[in-house]
Amino acid sequence: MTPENTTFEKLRLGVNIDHVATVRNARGEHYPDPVRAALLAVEAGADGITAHLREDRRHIRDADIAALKRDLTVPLNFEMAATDEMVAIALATRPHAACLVPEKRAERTTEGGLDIVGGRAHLAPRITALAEAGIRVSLFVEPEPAIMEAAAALGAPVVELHTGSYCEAAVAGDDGRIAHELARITRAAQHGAGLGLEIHAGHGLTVDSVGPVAALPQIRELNIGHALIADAIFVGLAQAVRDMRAAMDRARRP
Ligand SMILES: CC(=O)[C@@H](O)[C@H](O)COP(=O)(O)O
Ligand SMILES: NCC(=O)COP(=O)(O)O
Repeated sequence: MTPENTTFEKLRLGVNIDHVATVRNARGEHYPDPVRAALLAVEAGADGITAHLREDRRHIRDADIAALKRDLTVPLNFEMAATDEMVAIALATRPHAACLVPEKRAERTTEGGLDIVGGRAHLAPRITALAEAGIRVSLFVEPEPAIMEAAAALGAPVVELHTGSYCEAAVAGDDGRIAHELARITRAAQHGAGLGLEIHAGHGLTVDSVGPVAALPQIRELNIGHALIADAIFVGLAQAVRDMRAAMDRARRP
């Protein structure tokens, strides 16, 4: 497909506010408030808010999810492990979307995508329960065509491609690995979109690395958190969101 006949639909920015809660929890205080940060991010141009309620509650807590659901006027993307506890919270909260992610208690951050082939029997009933409640389900996965096939077979309408390996290569300045990882993301996005999946992406993206991913026309939403909260220390959260939005829009221009 040439740039002339490629459709560049609006690329949504979901701002992940987990690490506002990380700072709050570091002192056991009630500030900074993740909901206040979410509302500020929306004012600055976020199309949605993402929050990951980890099983160990290391950052976002149950009360944050309830408050976000109460106060937000944009979609809430609830990141969760595929456990009965988290499904029950999602069913009680009814966020716009639930993104199923793999979770290991000892990991520093989400290390890889869901094992949707080996985990099919575990995932299928949970996807069904969420979908029947009207919650749009996405699966956080490695960018591989075979995984797109498995996601489509599971009936999930959305996948979020894990961009962590690409971002690690970008930080290392390793051009060969950057090209390899971008090619993986591109192939997966094309294949997944061809199967009718809505394609999202995220993890580790920064204002410097977001461009080549934002440029992929199949990608409809990026979820970005850590780098935005880090940039906010220097330029403020509203400016960090505006800078990210601008970097995405520049890359999206055909
Ligand atoms: C699923 C994903 O990539 C991120 O939302 C990440 O898992 C957030 O979790 P941490 O903020 O704990 O790294
Ligand atoms: N799903 C990815 C996400 O929400 C944000 O990840 P990160 O930018 O905090 O690494």
